[in-house]
Amino acid sequence: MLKGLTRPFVYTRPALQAKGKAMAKKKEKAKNWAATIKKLWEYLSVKKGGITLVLFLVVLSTALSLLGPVLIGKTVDNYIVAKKTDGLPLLLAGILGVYILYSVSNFLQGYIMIGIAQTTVARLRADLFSHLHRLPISFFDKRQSGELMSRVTNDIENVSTTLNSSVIQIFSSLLMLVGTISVMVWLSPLLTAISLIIVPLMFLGMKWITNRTGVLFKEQQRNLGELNGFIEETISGQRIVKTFSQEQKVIDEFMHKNSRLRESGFWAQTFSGFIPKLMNVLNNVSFTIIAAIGGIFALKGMITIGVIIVFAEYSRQFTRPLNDLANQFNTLLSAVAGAERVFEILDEDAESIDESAAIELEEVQGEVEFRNVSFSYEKEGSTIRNVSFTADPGQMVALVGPTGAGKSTIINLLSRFYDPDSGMILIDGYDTSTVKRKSLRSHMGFVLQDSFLFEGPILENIRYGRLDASDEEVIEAAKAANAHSFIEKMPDGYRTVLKQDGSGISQGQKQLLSIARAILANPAILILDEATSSIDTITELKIQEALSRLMEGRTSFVIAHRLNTIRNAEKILVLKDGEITEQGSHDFLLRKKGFYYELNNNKR
Ligand SMILES: Nc1ncnc2c1ncn2[C@@H]1O[C@H](COP(=O)(O)OP(=O)(O)OP(=O)(O)O)[C@@H](O)[C@H]1O
Repeated sequence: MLKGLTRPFVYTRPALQAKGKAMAKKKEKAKNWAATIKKLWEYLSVKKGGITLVLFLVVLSTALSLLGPVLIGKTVDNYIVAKKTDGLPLLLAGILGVYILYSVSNFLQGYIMIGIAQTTVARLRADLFSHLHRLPISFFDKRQSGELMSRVTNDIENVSTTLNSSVIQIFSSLLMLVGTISVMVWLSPLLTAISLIIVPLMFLGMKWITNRTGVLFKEQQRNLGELNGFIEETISGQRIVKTFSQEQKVIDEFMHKNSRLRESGFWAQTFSGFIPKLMNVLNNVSFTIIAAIGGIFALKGMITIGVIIVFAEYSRQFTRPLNDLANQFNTLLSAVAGAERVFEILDEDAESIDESAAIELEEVQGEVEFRNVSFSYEKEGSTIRNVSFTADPGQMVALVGPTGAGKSTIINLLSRFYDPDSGMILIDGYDTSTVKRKSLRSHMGFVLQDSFLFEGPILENIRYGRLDASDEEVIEAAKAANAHSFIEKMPDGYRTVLKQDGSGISQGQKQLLSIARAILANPAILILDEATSSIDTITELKIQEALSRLMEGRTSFVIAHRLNTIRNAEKILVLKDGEITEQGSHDFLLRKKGFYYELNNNKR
């Protein structure tokens, strides 16, 4: 079957497994932090003004939240302890103002940052999507579609979440930490040292918990990935499940995976739930120490009551950024890893740009020549060797040979999905390497086994062949393709909306629609990948008739799986291990009693 020409985003079994694995690997670390962050910054830097404003607001709100407790301390020392009320209302109004300004600046920084994050992520997503469509077929041949899907969705989502909130939180937590400690040291270095005794305890406790939760979360993630992959696989493989009456087995397997996920989820969530509780306990311990030792210091006249209040307030503020930093750091790690995977695709070379001197092919007669063409997918070895043949305009050329002989490869080269390592491919005498790819492909039509039908009306599915075709032209094409009668019988005729994958219609009907599409496109050169799946005789006759009509006057390359359908081919190219071993008409090759004769005897 023609590889590389089929849909890139089909969920196949291995693709789904890869998707599951990709999901499970979400917490992977980035290989090159600095380079990835630099690239992310290039995206963000478009919004430099907004980012500067956000940074200013973060600094402002941090300063305000440090100022609040200091003002409360002053109120206690200067007014409550001193039993004075002069100027107290003004100070209280000031404290209120500080907290209001703090809230406004907090809200604004979140609001602006979300705007920046969403615009940046939308640009990244758009760049990734359009770049994917500029990548050569070789890129898709080497990768699982599930894994690529995961990059466009999961990884981008990770980056989005982090930019939305984590970046601000990390920055503000760091500022908060430095700010709190500085003010504490300024007020009382001794009490600061005592207050910080609790920090190593916090670190040890957190480390103990995160070590365990890290493992548990990984397991939960892996189990979730496996379960998701399994669900998608069994839903898309419903037909197979039912055909082999495997419903119960599938349900049992699901139950098993589901209970594994429940178990790992339970322990991961329980352990991670310990973090805030531990913090709370340590906070209260810290509060008590400050109150007790602070009280002793105050009695000795070393500090004021106001300072104790500031310290008590700070001790609450102090653990929050520590906690936030630990949490956000994990998110940041996974987002940078996600961004790295996105940039890996963006760094892939797009399908090489046509030389500026490349020409447009206006009219094509359909003469095709392969002149000593050799090619290999990998650096070593050779997939096809020294292939030479000619096809005259309007001729039907059949490619036959055992699986892996190189039939699809010849088509891949003809349509310039790959370029030959040596030799030359000519169309109407023009070396195809000097022709613009788009122009070249516009003269080619494909009718493949796995014809791609998208979710939408039949009319538009056929019009995909030539977007400017009128409704009448589409109907004419459908008639020529023997598709009209079945379309008319559909509930809404040409307006019937096909389900994704064309799952509501038969294999044969799909073929007829793709023939209609090719007729509408009216290419000079046709590529037909003959269907191997069994289709009922009446539909097969309809297909054969439609194909003969389609091939009339066009140079056609037919990848033949059943030799009886290519008896009429003007030229049969017999491929074996990447070489053309024989070529000629059916009768000529039979008389020759060579490899084709053997194939014919075996396959009939
Ligand atoms: N994208 C690819 N990357 C690496 N090797 C490939 C790729 N596509 C095909 N091959 C290899 O190249 C050889 C020729 O493959 P090709 O698909 O052209 O054979 P084929 O004659 O069309 O086979 P089939 O009838 O099974 O479709 C095979 O050995 C195959 O494994």
